[in-house]
Amino acid sequence: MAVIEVTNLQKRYADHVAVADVSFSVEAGEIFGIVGPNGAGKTTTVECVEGLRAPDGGSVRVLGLDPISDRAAVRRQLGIQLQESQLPDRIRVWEALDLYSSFYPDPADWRALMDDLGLAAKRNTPFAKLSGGQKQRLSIALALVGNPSVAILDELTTGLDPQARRDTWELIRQVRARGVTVVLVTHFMDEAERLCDRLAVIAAGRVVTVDTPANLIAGADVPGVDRPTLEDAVLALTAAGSTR
Ligand SMILES: Nc1ncnc2c1ncn2[C@@H]1O[C@H](COP(=O)(O)OP(=O)(O)OP(=O)(O)O)[C@@H](O)[C@H]1O
Repeated sequence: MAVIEVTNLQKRYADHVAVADVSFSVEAGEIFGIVGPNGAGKTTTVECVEGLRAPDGGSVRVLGLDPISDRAAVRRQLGIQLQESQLPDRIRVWEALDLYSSFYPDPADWRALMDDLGLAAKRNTPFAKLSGGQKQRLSIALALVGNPSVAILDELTTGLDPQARRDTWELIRQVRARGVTVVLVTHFMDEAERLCDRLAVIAAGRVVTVDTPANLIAGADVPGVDRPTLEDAVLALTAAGSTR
């Protein structure tokens, strides 16, 4: 069953077309990645899925619902990691988790989540005093605290140290094992390859292709490269699909 269905999505900002024509569907229990160059329209696309932006054209369905007209119902089932955290400077780690969990009918145990994300020692630290990586971990915890059926994680491990990245991948695998569908926007090809079942490659507001990381690598046609990596494959696809 498709949990997310994006069909011919279009979105522009004033006269700039951010998303020209994006279609993909995400199946239940998948970890689905969205990759592509800066400015390709990835964040705008997921913001339309989240109901944070209204499409100019096309349609978006999340669990069969319209994220704009069925906003409240969609929000209850979605866990969203914001690209830049928008928490008040003085809110403490435990307070943020406690507050966010109160927004949901059936929240996760935020204390366990705090432990899983290595934030227990920082429980009383105000948001402004956290390091970049700790803020990032908190934003992941906040995305998961509502026990969502679908988690949308934009730049999941940006700013995390290597061990924290691997711990976060493991956490995401565990989240998926509980039946949560995960959408991941990432610039890290190692993350995309290790974590994602399928990837949508987006360039210049359009989907270039949707496939498994293994198929993208196998199908890569990169002159002069014998054993292309996923990065080679994606770069070749986005260079061809880009208007730059
Ligand atoms: N609020 C906005 N107002 C005007 N233009 C915007 C706005 N948000 C994004 N854009 C433009 O829309 C295009 C797509 O941006 P978007 O953030 O969706 O890309 P992205 O693929 O997520 O990029 P990145 O990898 O850099 O995060 C870019 O050209 C960007 O400058």
